[in-house]
Amino acid sequence: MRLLVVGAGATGGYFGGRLAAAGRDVTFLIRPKRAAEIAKNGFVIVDPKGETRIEAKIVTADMLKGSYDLILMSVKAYSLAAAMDDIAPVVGPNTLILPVLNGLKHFDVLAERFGAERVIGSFCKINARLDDHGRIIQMSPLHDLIYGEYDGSRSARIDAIDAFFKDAGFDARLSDDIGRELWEKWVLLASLGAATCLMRGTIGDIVARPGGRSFIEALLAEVTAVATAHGKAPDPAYLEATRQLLTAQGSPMTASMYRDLIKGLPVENDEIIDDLLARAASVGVKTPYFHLAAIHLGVYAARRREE
Ligand SMILES: NC(=O)C1=CN([C@@H]2O[C@H](COP(=O)(O)OP(=O)(O)OC[C@H]3O[C@@H](n4cnc5c(N)ncnc54)[C@H](OP(=O)(O)O)[C@@H]3O)[C@@H](O)[C@H]2O)C=CC1
Ligand SMILES: CC(C)(CO)C(=O)C(=O)O
Repeated sequence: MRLLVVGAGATGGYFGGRLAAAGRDVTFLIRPKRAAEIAKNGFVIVDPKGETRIEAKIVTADMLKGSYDLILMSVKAYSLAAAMDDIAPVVGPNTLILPVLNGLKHFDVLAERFGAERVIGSFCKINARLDDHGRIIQMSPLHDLIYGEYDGSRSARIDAIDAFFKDAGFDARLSDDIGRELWEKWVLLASLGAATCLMRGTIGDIVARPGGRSFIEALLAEVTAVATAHGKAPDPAYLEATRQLLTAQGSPMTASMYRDLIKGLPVENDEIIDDLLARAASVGVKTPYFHLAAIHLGVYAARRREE
């Protein structure tokens, strides 16, 4: 299987880098600035145990040729339109696309452009970032990649993807209910993103304040109600584990959206929060705390664009 990873940032660089290190056929599509950074500093993953240098096959859009069996889409939502233009020439009749972006909106965007039949349900769980040298930093042991056919079937193509991802140095898992699991991930991410961005601190910072814990629990209740109204109620055990994760005393956990926010970078508020509000409104569920987060992040995004 030939894999094209679009973007060698925190997620694409991590999962694609591990696959390359495990001997899989991986090519990274990157842009000139990132190519220059990698040429200077190497392609490096730093995890809690140490540093791994990756021998990576790298191309820029003008060098793309042939077609790939699988494309791992790992750009931020606001880069998706341009990235789709870049990959279009190498999407062949049998190419599958597996995105790890947060939220759900990108599935419709990819399906509209390339056809729903080739977009695989998938998401990742990781706390990763690039440092000032462009090294990929895995900030916690979490490194999960989850994927599956929407109808839960064990097709030959999903088995081939599963075999390609398994035993490559991260936790790869085939889901038989990816639609529900995508909502579960959103339950976690939206609550974490709204809480840490609104309060500008870690989970530990928030729960240390009077009312902090109940604020997080209120967010969790709102997004759970939305998921449930869409027929994707989170599994009770998952929900309880998420509640514990998001209310753990002293936890340094933050959302990737918060890390972008405090650096003054663009944020995916449209996909992570605004889209949730739209889906809440469509089923008549009230989400006042998420509304607050939407205003807060909307003001940030608008000011950022103006400045
Ligand atoms: N970081 C994390 O811990 C997690 C992130 N996610 C989600 O994963 C998605 C990706 O996030 P993340 O990896 O953190 O983002 P990063 O910003 O770290 O990486 C995205 C990369 O995509 C590159 N890129 C953008 N457009 C193109 C293009 N047309 N061609 C080639 N490369 C391109 C960017 O390169 P350039 O330098 O050229 O701009 C950048 O290196 C997001 O939706 C995020 O919410 C999900 C779970 C955890
Ligand atoms: C919820 C979490 C931390 C797990 O991957 C995440 O997706 C993010 O920070 O963007």
